[in-house]
Amino acid sequence: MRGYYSADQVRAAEAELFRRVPDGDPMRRAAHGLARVVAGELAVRTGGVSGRAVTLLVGSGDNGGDALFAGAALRRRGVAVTAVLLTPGKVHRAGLAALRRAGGRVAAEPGRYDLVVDGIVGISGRGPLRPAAAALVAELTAPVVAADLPSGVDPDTGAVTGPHVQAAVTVTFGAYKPVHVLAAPVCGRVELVPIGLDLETAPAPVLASPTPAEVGAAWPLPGPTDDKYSQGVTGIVAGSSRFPGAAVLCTGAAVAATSGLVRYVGPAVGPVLSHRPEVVAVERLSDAGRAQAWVVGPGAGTDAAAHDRLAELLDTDVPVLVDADGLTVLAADPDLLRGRTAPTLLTPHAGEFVRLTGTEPGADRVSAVRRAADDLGATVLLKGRATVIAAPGESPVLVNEAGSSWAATAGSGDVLSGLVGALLAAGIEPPRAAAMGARAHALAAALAARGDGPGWAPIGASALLAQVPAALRVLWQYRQA
Ligand SMILES: NC(=O)C1=CN([C@@H]2O[C@H](COP(=O)(O)OP(=O)(O)OC[C@H]3O[C@@H](n4cnc5c(N)ncnc54)[C@H](O)[C@@H]3O)[C@@H](O)[C@H]2O)[C@@H](O)CC1
Ligand SMILES: [K+]
Repeated sequence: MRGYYSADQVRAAEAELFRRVPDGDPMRRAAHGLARVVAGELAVRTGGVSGRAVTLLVGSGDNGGDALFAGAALRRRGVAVTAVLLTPGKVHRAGLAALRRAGGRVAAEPGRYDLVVDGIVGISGRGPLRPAAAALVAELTAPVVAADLPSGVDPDTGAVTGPHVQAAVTVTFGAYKPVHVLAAPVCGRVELVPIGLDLETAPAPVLASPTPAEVGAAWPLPGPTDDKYSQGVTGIVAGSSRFPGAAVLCTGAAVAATSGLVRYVGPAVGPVLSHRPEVVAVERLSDAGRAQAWVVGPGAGTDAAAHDRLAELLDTDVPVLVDADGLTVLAADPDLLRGRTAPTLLTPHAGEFVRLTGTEPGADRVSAVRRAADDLGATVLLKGRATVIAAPGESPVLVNEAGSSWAATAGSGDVLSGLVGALLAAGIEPPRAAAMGARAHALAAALAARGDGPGWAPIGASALLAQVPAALRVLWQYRQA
């Protein structure tokens, strides 16, 4: 797992570090790491380092100190460095002295530059950029390397509520923080510079992502003694005469995800079988046979019959994933979850989340999902560029950053629920199944958009589904690596 640590957790780990190492040592390491990344960016982007120009945007705290010490290190490599002090009366003194000693200059305007270092605020930053910084940032004409995090973005929630820095690269010090995954598109490439923090003995991170290698290693593959039943039977209740496509996509994903058997229940038997003849498809739940997990809801309608089917399945002792129309039914009758002891996984998008909980996910999506999971007594997966997954009372919350937005297309959620449903049927716990499914889904979307040639093109959910095997092969390669 890659862990993401809150600002408070990082401060606590820093306090412990200060007791072990000489004064100023952590900042020196941070600044040297930052200077190394900036020099690398200069080399890649301009073909050299010496003779190039960098502007530092310097705020009032230690984040400004990082930028100033990094500026001094860059001066020693022949870079022309200009510092713009946003609060000249309050600046990291030792950092400013070091920059001056190295021949850096202080100016009111950025001047000429090839690259910008954002040292406005770090983990103590709150809210958007203030007007003076916002005006400067709006006029920038070169890429920005952010120290620790892009200023103006909330460190713990990744919320962007106003003017902020858009970074090409973010150099984080000591640990990844929630901003780096929740606002990944604003951070650009993220590089971690170790500063000696002891995270092994620190409390669990607030957020975590399974790595591709972990997803690959945990993905269920048929073993020497397996048969179609032993790998888990996935049951799918989806589709309607109006929305047969949801049934086709959801069952298709379950078939692609694992080698177990897939059962389908609903009115779209014909379309399902014409796309996936291997599915055992029936119209009525009473004819369906047993499954080790059920997916209920994609395109399945919200009428009384849909309610009764959901009620019957939630009354069983197998894991149930409720999605789409199933969530609308559940929102209208939350008592359906009462008394249930088997695992339940709810997979809302933002609108369904509002229906279920009565509140918007808001700027702090992680806290919102954690609350929803506790209140509903179910694992909740909130869809988005960063998919957030919380199980009741469990830490850390899991997150999957898709790395692209190609999956933002109609029917893509039906594919996700089929994938995750098959993992539940294989016996994987809901939060991990959700995170694994989200990772494979995002990868399949990117592979579909990439195609065989150069460039990218928009995709539909069918194209995403078609790339699920390729995505699983990529994850399998990580498992071997
Ligand atoms: N403590 C240490 O030893 C280390 C600290 N490091 C750096 O120190 C940073 C934290 O430094 P600080 O705690 O001094 O604080 P910051 O530099 O993050 O912020 C400075 C101050 O800016 C003000 N501020 C808050 N929001 C603002 C906004 N929206 N616009 C303008 N000003 C705002 C606040 O008064 C805040 O205290 C880390 O992010 C990291 O960059 C690194 O050098 C690693 C080692
Ligand atoms: K910053």
